[in-house]
Amino acid sequence: MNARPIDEPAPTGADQILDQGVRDPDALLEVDHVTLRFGGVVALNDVSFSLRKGEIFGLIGPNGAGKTTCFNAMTGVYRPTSGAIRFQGQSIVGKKKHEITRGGIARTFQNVRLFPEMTALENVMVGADAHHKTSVISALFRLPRHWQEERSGRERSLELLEFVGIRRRAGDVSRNLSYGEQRRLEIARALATNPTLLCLDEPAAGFNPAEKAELLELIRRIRDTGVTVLLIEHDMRLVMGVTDRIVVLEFGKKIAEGTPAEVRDNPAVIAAYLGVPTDAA
Ligand SMILES: Nc1ncnc2c1ncn2[C@@H]1O[C@H](COP(=O)(O)OP(=O)(O)OP(=O)(O)O)[C@@H](O)[C@H]1O
Repeated sequence: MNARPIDEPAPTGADQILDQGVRDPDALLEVDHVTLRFGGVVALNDVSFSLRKGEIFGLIGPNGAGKTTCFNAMTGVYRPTSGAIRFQGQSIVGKKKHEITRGGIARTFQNVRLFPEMTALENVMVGADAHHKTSVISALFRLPRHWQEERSGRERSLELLEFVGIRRRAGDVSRNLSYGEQRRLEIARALATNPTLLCLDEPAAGFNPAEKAELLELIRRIRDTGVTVLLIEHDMRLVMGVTDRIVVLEFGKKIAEGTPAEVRDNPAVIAAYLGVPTDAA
C-alpha cells in the first residue's frame, strides 16, 4: 500500500493554503486532515475536502480506496484516528449516529438495509420518527400531540414514496419489493429524516441502464429540493453525469479533486483506474 506513514507530520503552511476546500466559508461539511486506521491498515490518510451547500458531490476511487470508511466517519460509525469533521461549522467527531442523523446527515448503505417484514410505508415512517418530539409517555397514553405527529409522519412518508416513484407499493411488505424499488425505498427512508445532507453509498449497484438513468434524475430532483447530495458510485458515467465536483481516493489518500471534466483528465486518476473500464458497474 502506498499510504503515507501515519507518523509523518501533518501538512502545514503552503500545503494548507493549497487545500482550498478546508478554508471554504460556504462549506456545509468539512473533512479536515482525517486519518483513520484499522490496526495496521490506513483506510484514510490525511484526507481533506469540503462540500458546499446545494451541490451533488462525488466520492470515487478503486475498491478499497476508503470511500465507505469516509462515509462511516461522517455518520458516526467510526471515529477518526486524527483530524476533524465539521458539519455546518460544528464538530461531529464523537457524536452518536442518531445525533448526527438528527443534526441533518442521512445515509443509505452499500447493501440494502430495510426492515423486510414491515411495509414500505412503515419503513419510511421509521425515518420520520427520528424527528418526532413527543415523549414515550405521550405515545403510551396516545395523547393528541402523538396522534398529530403520527398522522403528519404518515402523510409525509406517503409523499416521499410518491417522490421516489413507489407510492403504489406503500402497503406491501418491503421484502416483496423488487431490488430497484427497495433501493428507492431506502432513499425515501433517509429523506424522511429531513436531511440537509444525503449520503448515498453506491445507489446504482446492480441497476440496469434504464434504472441508472431514473436514479440520476431522482438524485437531481433531490438536490432541487435543497438537499446536498454526497454520492459514492463506481459507475463513472453516472458520476460524471450528475456531480458538480468530485474527490478521488486511492489507497486512503486523496489523489484528485475538481469538476468531472478536470478529474477525468487528471493523469493520477487515469493511472488509478487503468485497466478499469470507465463504465464499469
Ligand atoms: N472495519 C474494518 N476493519 C479493518 N479494515 C477495514 C474495515 N473497514 C474497512 N477496512 C479496510 O479499509 C480500507 C478501505 O476500505 P473501504 O471499505 O472504506 O473502501 P471502499 O473505497 O469503500 O471500497 P469498495 O469500493 O470496495 O467498497 C480497505 O483496505 C479495507 O479492507
